[in-house]
Amino acid sequence: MSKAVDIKKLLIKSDDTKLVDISFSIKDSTALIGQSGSGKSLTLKAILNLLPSSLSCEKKISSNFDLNSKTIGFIPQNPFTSLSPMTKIKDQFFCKDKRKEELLKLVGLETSLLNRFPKELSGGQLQRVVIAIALSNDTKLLLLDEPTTALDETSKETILNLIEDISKKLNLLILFVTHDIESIRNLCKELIIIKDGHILEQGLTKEILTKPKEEYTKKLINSTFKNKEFRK
Ligand SMILES: Nc1ncnc2c1ncn2[C@@H]1O[C@H](COP(=O)(O)OP(=O)(O)OP(=O)(O)O)[C@@H](O)[C@H]1O
Repeated sequence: MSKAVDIKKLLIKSDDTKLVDISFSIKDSTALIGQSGSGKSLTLKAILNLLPSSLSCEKKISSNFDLNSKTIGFIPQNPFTSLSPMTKIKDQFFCKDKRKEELLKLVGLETSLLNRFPKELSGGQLQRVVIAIALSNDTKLLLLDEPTTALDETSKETILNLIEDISKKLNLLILFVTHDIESIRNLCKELIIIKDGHILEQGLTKEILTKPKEEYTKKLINSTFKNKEFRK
């Protein structure tokens, strides 16, 4: 049976103000797209059980595999700040040496980089290391929070291709949060448009990109693809 996560209810409130009120499923690769303040990060934090205690949260999540800190991998926005600067790469993993080497090879890095400090790596290399660390355990669901924002155009493309490759190879479920529809065009099969904490539109990425129903979605697509060639 293929893996799936069903978020039947996710309600996040600050006092009486609803910040997020959504439900959706992750069956393969899903992108959650919205502008700043739409509720993307809070959604990820709720799945990771990392919401600040000042917020209240009601959630009903079911999955056909054990959902815990070992099966969820998280890739944050900025690889420059997500690793400890004074610690060698090899000491930032939570697994055995042989597994560290396997993981570095999986993300296309030389194993000799394990002996370096983060400042001795490029942004693209650092983000590969962060991905390798996120896969250290028995990862089944990968949560990505704008993982290419801090990277240049070339590294951005390399990282997106790598995520696509790895998710196929390891049969991972993907939830990719971004405001940039273009970055998930090839990577995510399904797309959810979120606005003010609510789902505005959802469906197959291909269909929404070619036939968006909502004005807001049209605007998001136009702003992303402006000046860029868009292939159907
Ligand atoms: N700790 C908090 N207390 C109160 N309100 C919060 C808190 N954290 C976030 N919010 C509010 O919740 C809403 C959603 O925030 P969230 O960080 O999820 O947005 P986002 O879509 O991830 O934005 P960005 O793309 O800028 O990261 C925003 O209106 C934000 O101001």
